[in-house]
Amino acid sequence: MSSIKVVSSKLAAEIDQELMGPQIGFTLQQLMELAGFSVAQTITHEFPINKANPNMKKNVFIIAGPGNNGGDGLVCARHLKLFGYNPIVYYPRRTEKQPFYKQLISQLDFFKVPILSQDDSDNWLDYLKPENTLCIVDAIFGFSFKPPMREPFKSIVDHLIALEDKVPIVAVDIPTGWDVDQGPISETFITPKVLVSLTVPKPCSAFINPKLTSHYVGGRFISREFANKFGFEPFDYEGTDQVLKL
Ligand SMILES: NC(=O)C1=CN([C@@H]2O[C@H](COP(=O)(O)OP(=O)(O)OC[C@H]3O[C@@H](n4cnc5c(N)ncnc54)[C@H](OP(=O)(O)O)[C@@H]3O)[C@@H](O)[C@H]2O)[C@@H](O)CC1
Ligand SMILES: [K+]
Repeated sequence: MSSIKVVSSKLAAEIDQELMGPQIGFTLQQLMELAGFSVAQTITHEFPINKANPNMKKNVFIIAGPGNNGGDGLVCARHLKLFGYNPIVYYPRRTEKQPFYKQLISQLDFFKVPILSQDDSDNWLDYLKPENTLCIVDAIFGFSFKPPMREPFKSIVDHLIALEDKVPIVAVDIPTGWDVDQGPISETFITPKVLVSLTVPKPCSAFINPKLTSHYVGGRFISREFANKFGFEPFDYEGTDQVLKL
């Protein structure tokens, strides 16, 4: 794992600031769209739809947290639907921080993607039966998580930990509960089967066990010059792919 380029959380924050700063001018929506698309594409690589098997499981259960990691999950759900999966979103704490989150929800409604809310806190697990679920997308917390984990997320993550051996979890950017620099140091954390690091892996990715977790990088939105300025080489994406398995 040591050969994989990583950047510290501080540098990652500087990269984001500059990408969305006045000179480059990306918007958060643009980056989130590419991030969510990358996660959906990773799922097509790891869990491809087998058209020859009409009985294959196609449910993907996406848990979206209150911040931008959750937003990546909402975008991912829309693309999964377009790719032929049956996404189901659990979004227990909706945010008003960014007006475009409402639009992401409207788009999911438009594509008839079911969205469970806080009102489903007693029955959400009914939609996450291992016999029907191909994988879970952990879009709960990313690089701004600060332990200890508060409710309702603590209980949700405890349930996911109990399911880890039965349904593979795909973690968006940072496995939920991990410290961005120090990895799984808190008492409640997910061990994913797949990690999709966005833009560039953060130091916590050095703590994944490659025998248990496949590691992808996605969020293909930087140039070689920009990567070099921050001390790393860009990733060698194939063709039009938005993700690269490391
Ligand atoms: N280039 C980019 O920037 C891009 C970044 N992207 C994505 O954004 C992610 C980072 O997003 P982010 O900064 O919004 O934070 P995130 O990790 O989702 O969580 C913040 C929320 O969690 C909450 N919360 C925190 N600790 C908690 C606790 N212990 N228990 C309970 N709640 C807790 C906190 O609540 P608060 O403390 O504010 O009340 C807040 O609501 C990043 O990993 C990547 O996936 C992409 O979209 C594309 C472009
Ligand atoms: K996550």
